[in-house]
Amino acid sequence: MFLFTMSKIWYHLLNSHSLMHSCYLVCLLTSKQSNALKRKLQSPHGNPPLKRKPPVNAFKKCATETNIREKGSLSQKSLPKKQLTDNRNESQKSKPFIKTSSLFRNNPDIPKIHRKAVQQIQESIFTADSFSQLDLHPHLISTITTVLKICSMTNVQKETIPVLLQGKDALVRSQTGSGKTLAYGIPLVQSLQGMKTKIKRSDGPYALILVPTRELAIQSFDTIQKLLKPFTWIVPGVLMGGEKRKSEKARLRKGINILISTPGRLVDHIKSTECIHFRRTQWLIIDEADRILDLGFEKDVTVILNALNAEKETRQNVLLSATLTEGVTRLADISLNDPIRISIADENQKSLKPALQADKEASSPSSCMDQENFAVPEKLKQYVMMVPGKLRLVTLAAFILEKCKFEKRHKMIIFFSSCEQVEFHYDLLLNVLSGGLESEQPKHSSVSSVHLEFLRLHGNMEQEERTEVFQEFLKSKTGILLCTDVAARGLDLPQVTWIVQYNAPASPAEYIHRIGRTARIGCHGNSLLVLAPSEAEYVSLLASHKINVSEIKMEKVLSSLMKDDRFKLPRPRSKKSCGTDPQEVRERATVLQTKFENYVHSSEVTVRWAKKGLTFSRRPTANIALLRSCDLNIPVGWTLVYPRSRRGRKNRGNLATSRFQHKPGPSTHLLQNLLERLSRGSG
Ligand SMILES: Nc1ncnc2c1ncn2[C@@H]1O[C@H](COP(=O)(O)OP(=O)(O)OP(=O)(O)O)[C@@H](O)[C@H]1O
Repeated sequence: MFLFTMSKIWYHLLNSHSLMHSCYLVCLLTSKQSNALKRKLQSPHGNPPLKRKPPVNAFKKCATETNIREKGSLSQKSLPKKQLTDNRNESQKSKPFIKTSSLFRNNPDIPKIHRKAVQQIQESIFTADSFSQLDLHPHLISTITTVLKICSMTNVQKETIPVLLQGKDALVRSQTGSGKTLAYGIPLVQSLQGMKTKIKRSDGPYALILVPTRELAIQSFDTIQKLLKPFTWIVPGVLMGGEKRKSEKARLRKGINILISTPGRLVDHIKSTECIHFRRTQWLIIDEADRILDLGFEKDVTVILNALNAEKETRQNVLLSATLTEGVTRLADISLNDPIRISIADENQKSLKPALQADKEASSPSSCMDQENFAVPEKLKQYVMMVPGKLRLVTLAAFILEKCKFEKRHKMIIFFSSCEQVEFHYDLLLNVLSGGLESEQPKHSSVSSVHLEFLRLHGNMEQEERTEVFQEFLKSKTGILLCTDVAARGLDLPQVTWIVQYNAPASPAEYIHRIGRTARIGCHGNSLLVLAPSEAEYVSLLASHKINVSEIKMEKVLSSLMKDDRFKLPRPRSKKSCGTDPQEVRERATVLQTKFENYVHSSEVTVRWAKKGLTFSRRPTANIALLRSCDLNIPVGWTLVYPRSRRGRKNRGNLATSRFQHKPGPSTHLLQNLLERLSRGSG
């Protein structure tokens, strides 16, 4: 009964057409057969090892484990002997029950995309002006040219640096990858190095830079550190979650003059570290300001502002993002003082506006112009692909193979909507696609021996591993990074050529940030958004924000499988495979799907991972995207659940998601029920 049920789950889970039903199936299982099933699923490992720490190059090791796993003895080296035998028996018994989903039957029709042709907003990035035109310290200029190897200013730098050098507050918006870090970093360093009384380390923070994620904190620290090369007496430092508080306290005690931090960790220190103070803090910079609100950090930002104000009232404040959404206006109100608003896309308008004028505009509908129409990098090609639920996995795999194996030289980031999804897909793709099956390759295979390198990054990983992965992907020229939105903001990962969004993002602003990880600073790049047929409306939603996407046909992507003979169905000799015969493409897709299913069924651990990765998780943000991927005729913007911060606080600041309209559809009662449970955190 258990085995039969498991194969049923698989069938349902992969059939996103009925993903909602599968979730109910899972719920049903957990309630009706909970005891028996729970006992069976209880692994000695506990939960899927999200917080494990394999070497970064784990793919190599894992790839070789594939053969072992396929024989039914998955990573059980550490299991007690009896358990090991039991598990092997389980997996052997389960094989006859595995049914490959009929991938190409009963799928919803793929609707024609009704796309309004829109004129995308584009910003020119570079100016012909050099940094030497600014009144900067000569050592700072030479650092910019020799260490950073930068000659001319970008538009946002040209507009922002003089404003900040005058000591004014600013609200800065310019497209992703346009050089905002230096736009605030250069004037900050210029002003601190030129202070009448030379800064001493023990003075404590003169500047505070708040960023939403740990990786961005590390990256911003790195840039500031480079700028400070000639000014060694100014000490930068990072505080972020995941690091040891004790060592951070020690560094604070020694003194940090430019403090880069994630909001949560800074609040921890404000509450518990005696030596932290802001007596001399003259700068507050909030990078990715809208994201900081999205993550529910608004309360933290208030605590930080109060702490700053309590010790020193006057300060220069800067808010920056590629998408300054409505919520930021509120943050600007409480943190900025008579700010200059700099919006680079506003070429037809005056780009520098006095705050008074900007405020007036903010209350008029036309203010939405620069708030809601987002600039897209000029050399970025954006694509969308409609894929019925059952075919999503094989199509994603075919796309990865095409780009990273057959075309080679691609560096790809794939966004998923939850940590569990990242873990599950990482394990699955690594084991099924990444060389694990090389032994099955026919001798004269058309497949090259290119090895696929998978990495993953999400918030449930240990900080040490997160940093290692980030650094490895940063330096590599190729590879595939599977991640959550933890990598969507601000990260400057060179040479990324493809961004894939396997789940639609929670808002158009998030779409912009995700695709902004490629085509940076004038480079070329591509992005692919994978949608379910029921999500076709998402294309119009993007168009309403002046974002154009072209369609890639799923069939074309699947035909890449013809290049990989590992997925060839054994045929009678007379019948040769010919070109892109649709029937053979389908067969190969089914073979690949079967390999995925076999892998998942190879042990109870993998089954459990699959359940975790494919069913609703407790994270409302993940659930939003999963709900969208169900084929339930849910209008796209059906996002009434407020994301919660990691500490479980309700995020009232996320206007981006609450703005969507709720239009009840046929399955509204089911969804309502689920959403209510999710928003109560009982997911
Ligand atoms: N003037 C310049 N000339 C050439 N390259 C530059 C210049 N200024 C910055 N860069 C480079 O451009 C890249 C992107 O810069 P940065 O990360 O600051 O962009 P951003 O606007 O903050 O992007 P996002 O909105 O995604 O955070 C970095 O690699 C940076 O070194």
